[in-house]
Amino acid sequence: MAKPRTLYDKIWDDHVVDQQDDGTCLLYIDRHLVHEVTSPQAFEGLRMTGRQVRQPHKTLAVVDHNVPTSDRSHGIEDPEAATQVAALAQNAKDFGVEYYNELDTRQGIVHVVGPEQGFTLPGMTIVCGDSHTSTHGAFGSLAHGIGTSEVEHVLATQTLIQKKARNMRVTVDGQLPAGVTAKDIILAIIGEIGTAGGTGHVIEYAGEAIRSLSMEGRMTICNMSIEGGARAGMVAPDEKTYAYLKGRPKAPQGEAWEAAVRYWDSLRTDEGAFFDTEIRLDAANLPPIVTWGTSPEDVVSIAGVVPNPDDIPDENKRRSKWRALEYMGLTPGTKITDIALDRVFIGSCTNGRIEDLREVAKVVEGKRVAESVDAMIVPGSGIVKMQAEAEGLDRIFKAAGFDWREPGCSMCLAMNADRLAPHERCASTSNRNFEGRQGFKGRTHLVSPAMAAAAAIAGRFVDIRTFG
Ligand SMILES: CC(C)[C@H](C(=O)O)[C@@H](O)C(=O)O
Ligand code: SF4
Repeated sequence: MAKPRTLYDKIWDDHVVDQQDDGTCLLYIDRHLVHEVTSPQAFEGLRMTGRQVRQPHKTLAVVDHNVPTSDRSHGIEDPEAATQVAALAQNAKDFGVEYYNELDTRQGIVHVVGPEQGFTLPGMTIVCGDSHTSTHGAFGSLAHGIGTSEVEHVLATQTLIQKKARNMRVTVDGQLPAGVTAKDIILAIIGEIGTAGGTGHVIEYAGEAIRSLSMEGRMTICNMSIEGGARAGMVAPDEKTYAYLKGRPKAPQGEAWEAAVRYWDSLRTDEGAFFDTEIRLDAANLPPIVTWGTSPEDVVSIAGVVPNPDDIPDENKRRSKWRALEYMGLTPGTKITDIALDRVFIGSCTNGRIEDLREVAKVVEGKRVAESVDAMIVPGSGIVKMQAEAEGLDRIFKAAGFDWREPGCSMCLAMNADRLAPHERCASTSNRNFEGRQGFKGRTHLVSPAMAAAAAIAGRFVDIRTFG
């Protein structure tokens, strides 16, 4: 009998082109996503060596990081952003790569666009010069970020040099309580394993709570695998995956679809397959979570208080957590629900999809954003924006006092004009709360879309389980 294999083992085995004695492999890459920040030198490298893009139709380029989220119909004002956007447009043209510019309805955050177009499919190897490429693993693909020199390598050869990672399984049993979401699951996992917990591993998420999630929820989980240190995250494909993909512009059709589904159905971890590391969590015990520090592992329940670093035995860690509190302007013992906010950001490749916006609309309908809060909603793509507007969500947001913007990364990383002023405190649905991430000296608290929405209304954190 063949050795039982994990989902990761199977996709890996199906893509190995060559294996050296030391385990170094050449891996075939099915899909390559490209954005404006990490691609210019890669294309320049091709130009200098007189090379072509080997498989242009397996490459898709889109601008997302530094485009403004205000009206773009009259061009991009910021000279640096304008230069980078123009460079991607030119590179895509010169190398024959499909490109969604800032005015294209299909434009958006690269990790929202791939699945939306059916460019992301189960069983594929997917790369992008961006750490949150792990998002695409929600479809049962092996998807991870690469560096700019690797971007050049993939453009030129459609392959990547890789060593196999270890297998890790995170099983989330049970059912989520009302008000608790995929975002809370992944924050809880990172809180549990720490930001280095997944180092050297590819994580497969399994269990009843994961199966119950929509594709959007699974993407939120896989997206933040990188914050847990893992190389990639994945969820085995199932009927929900197929239902999401069927009929998407780039998904296979007719007989090709049937054949694809037959293959995708084989992409399950075999009974008895070996995992180097296993973690188990019970969804029923999870509260809505808020981060209090400058690392995604600094998590606490909405019902809790800011922790006291003096309780940490390790001196280095103790010091770093004190520094985080100082940066965040917080005092141990403060109730999380007593923390007031200046800004709310709803968007990003973690939580900028249609389902996230529907959740927000449910919470804010008929209410008003607190006087003291400046709140913005940035759809993950033009398609998300269009759908939200077709459903009338934008009217609910605007009536409540939210700023409704054009798609892009926006204040997730503040590469455009959307940023926090020093010391401004923000509830954010994004994935990183590092120092300065949303603007110099800005203070970021990571939360779910529902929690961010409720915080916008209340002007401080509130427990979504009792908010109404
Ligand atoms: C700009 C890009 C390289 C970066 C990444 O790789 O993740 C960005 O998307 C981020 O989220 O910090
Ligand atoms: S939305 Fe944020 S995390 Fe996602 S790709 Fe853009 S900058 Fe990176």
